[in-house]
Amino acid sequence: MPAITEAHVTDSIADALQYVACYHPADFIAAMGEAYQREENPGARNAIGQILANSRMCALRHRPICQDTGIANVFLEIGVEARLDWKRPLQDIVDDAVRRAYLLDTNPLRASVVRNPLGPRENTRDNTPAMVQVEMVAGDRVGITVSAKGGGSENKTRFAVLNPSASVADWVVETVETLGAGWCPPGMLGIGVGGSVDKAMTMAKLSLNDPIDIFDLLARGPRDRAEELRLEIYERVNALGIGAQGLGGLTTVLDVKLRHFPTHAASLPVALIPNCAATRHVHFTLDGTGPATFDPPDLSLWPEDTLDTAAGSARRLDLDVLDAATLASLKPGETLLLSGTLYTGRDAAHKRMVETLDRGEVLPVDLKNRAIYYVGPVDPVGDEVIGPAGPTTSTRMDKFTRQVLAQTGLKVMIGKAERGPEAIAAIRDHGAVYMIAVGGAAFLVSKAIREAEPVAWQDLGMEAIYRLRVEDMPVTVAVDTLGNSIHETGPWAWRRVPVLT
Ligand SMILES: O=C(O)C[C@H](O)C(=O)O
Repeated sequence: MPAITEAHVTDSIADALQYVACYHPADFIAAMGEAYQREENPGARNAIGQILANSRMCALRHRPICQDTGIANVFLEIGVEARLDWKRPLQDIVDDAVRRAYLLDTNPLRASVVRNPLGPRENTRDNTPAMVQVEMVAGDRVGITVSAKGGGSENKTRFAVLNPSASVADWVVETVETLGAGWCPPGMLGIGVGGSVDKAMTMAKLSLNDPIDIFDLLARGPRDRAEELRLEIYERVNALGIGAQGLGGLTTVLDVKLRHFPTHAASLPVALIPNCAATRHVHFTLDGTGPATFDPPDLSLWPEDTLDTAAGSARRLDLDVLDAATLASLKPGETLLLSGTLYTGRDAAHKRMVETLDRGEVLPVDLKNRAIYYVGPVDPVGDEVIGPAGPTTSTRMDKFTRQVLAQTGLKVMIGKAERGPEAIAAIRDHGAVYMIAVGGAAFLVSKAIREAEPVAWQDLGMEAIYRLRVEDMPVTVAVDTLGNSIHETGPWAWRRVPVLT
């Protein structure tokens, strides 16, 4: 048995990270295609159609599916009889791979990791460190699973230690209802039941790498309690009507994965981790003969023509002329094509904006009667003006919204997912409008961006403020000037009684 070298590990993980950034797994494409065919809410169907079209474009052009190219999660199953020719700490070996993958000049991925979560949160600029987990298993090989997990779905992780007599399904369904759409449904739910607190979380995370097989399970019926639970949760969560991007619809989850482990008699730990529309993972085995290789999937896997053909006739909005009457005429659920000037600004820029305003200073950009896009793009390559540039979760900006609207005169915000009551009240009070672009359609969205120029705070990396010029950027009105929200009305309209088998 030849030795497995550091280079085998580094080369394989670097290639795997590039691969998953651009290619959805085949089972995921098939499940999303099913959801597209089934969906009856036109808004949700349009969103799923954009996700599929984006996925196909990324496979064709070898560009990232989502601007959030994730944190690298690397799970190694090391055979106790494997010959390892490794001298350095495993973390260093894996981080070399991450650095190489994320800084690849022909397809750079977005560096999203910040160094000190308690401190100034400066970007490490190469997406290191990776999250590395090791299990020693039987055998003489090394199995490696690489996943790139986005922040929006990871943020919706929940954990509880339930009373042993409580219902896991009830807790999951009630919890998913509180998550909103920041995790970019439709996606998957990973659930870990039992073990210890940390074991439950690891099981939930690992289960997201299991293949989507809910339709097989539905067809053959459950064989054990875990499969019964998967089916119950799948039916009940989809019956909540949350739908794609929280717009209301038939499919919220494509599958529910569940792992379980013996636990303490006093405890019932349950971890819940959603995976977003940018589900990215791959598994490979090293046996000492060389690094793993990854073949691009066949393009026939993707359905064609999933973009709404009527979208071109949607109402057009000129972002350079945002007057009160036009804004007041926009209604939740309406689709728009935006053209004109947009400023970018997300978490770090908002924090800095309010700190600047609090000091009585002037912002480096004039937002009066302007629109802001909550985005942190990927760097461009070749003749691109910007890399994939989908929306980030707007809810995180809620705490800044009233002050920014009041002190800058900003009128339009574009992001993804619902706004909370505090932000909706501020939107109403200032006659502003909130719109959503499709989370998970980042490369598609970026094609509407014709110019991109950094204008402030470039030290924030992908969180810097850019001035964009967009042409026909597709969005949906989510909160109107009266404070009506599609994320409240949509899911209620599509809620139904679950059909349990
Ligand atoms: O960081 C981003 O660009 C998006 C983030 O993953 C989110 O979903 O909020």
